[in-house]
Amino acid sequence: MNNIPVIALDFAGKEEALQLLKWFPDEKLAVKIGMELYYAEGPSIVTAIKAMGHDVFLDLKLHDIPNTVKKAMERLAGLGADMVNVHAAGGQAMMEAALEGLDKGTSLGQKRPLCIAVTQLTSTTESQMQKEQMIQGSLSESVLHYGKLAKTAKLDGVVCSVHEAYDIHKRVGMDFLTVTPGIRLADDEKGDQKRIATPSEARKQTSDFIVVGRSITEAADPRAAYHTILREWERAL
Ligand SMILES: O=C(O)c1cc(=O)[nH]c(=O)n1[C@@H]1O[C@H](COP(=O)(O)O)[C@@H](O)[C@H]1O
Repeated sequence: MNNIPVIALDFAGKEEALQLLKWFPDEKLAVKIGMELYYAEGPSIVTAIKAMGHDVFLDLKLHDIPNTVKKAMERLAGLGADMVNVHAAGGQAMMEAALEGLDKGTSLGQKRPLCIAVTQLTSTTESQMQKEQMIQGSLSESVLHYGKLAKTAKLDGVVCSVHEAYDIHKRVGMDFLTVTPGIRLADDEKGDQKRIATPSEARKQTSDFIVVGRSITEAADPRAAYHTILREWERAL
């Protein structure tokens, strides 16, 4: 995966996803296939987009008992995705089982997909977390705790907001990946996201990958929006 904006293909079907990709006839992209598109189209959507030459982050956020996650990852490993994810709240044993499944399902000569853990969703606020999840500390402490747990389980990184990325790198490891959604340009609608940041802030906070959905997919000119974000990212340092 390259650390260019990962485009979240949050679409109802293959047709719509391909329409979006038509804006980028000569560019190799990193795209995210999430629940909506995967549930509509099944595994073939991953192989189809990989065959077009793009990198794929398969975002299904697995969260179940270790045995179920292990078996599911064994199936997903063969699809050729470059990155997959789980919820850290599933626990250390579940994350270890995810890796075990991925190792088992990755054929000889193929690269195991990177496996990262969602910490606290970027749509969650600190007060919501404290009230609804009954976590007493701060949101950044919870994200750091999940980051350390994911590191202990030998995962490759976490999904967090830009606001926690630097702390994770400093305290868990500079080579531990931080994948940050909740990216908005200054004038963009926030929508359901709560912990947002601009591409430039993301770069300054040492985020490894930014994930961008609606700011690109709902733009009148998605290619122009993509390049505005890429430019802001590149000029941030
Ligand atoms: O795992 C994710 O990708 C994810 C985790 C998270 O905490 N927040 C989050 O927004 N995402 C995903 O990132 C994308 C963000 O989309 P936009 O808000 O449209 O940019 C969506 O596809 C979400 O499913």
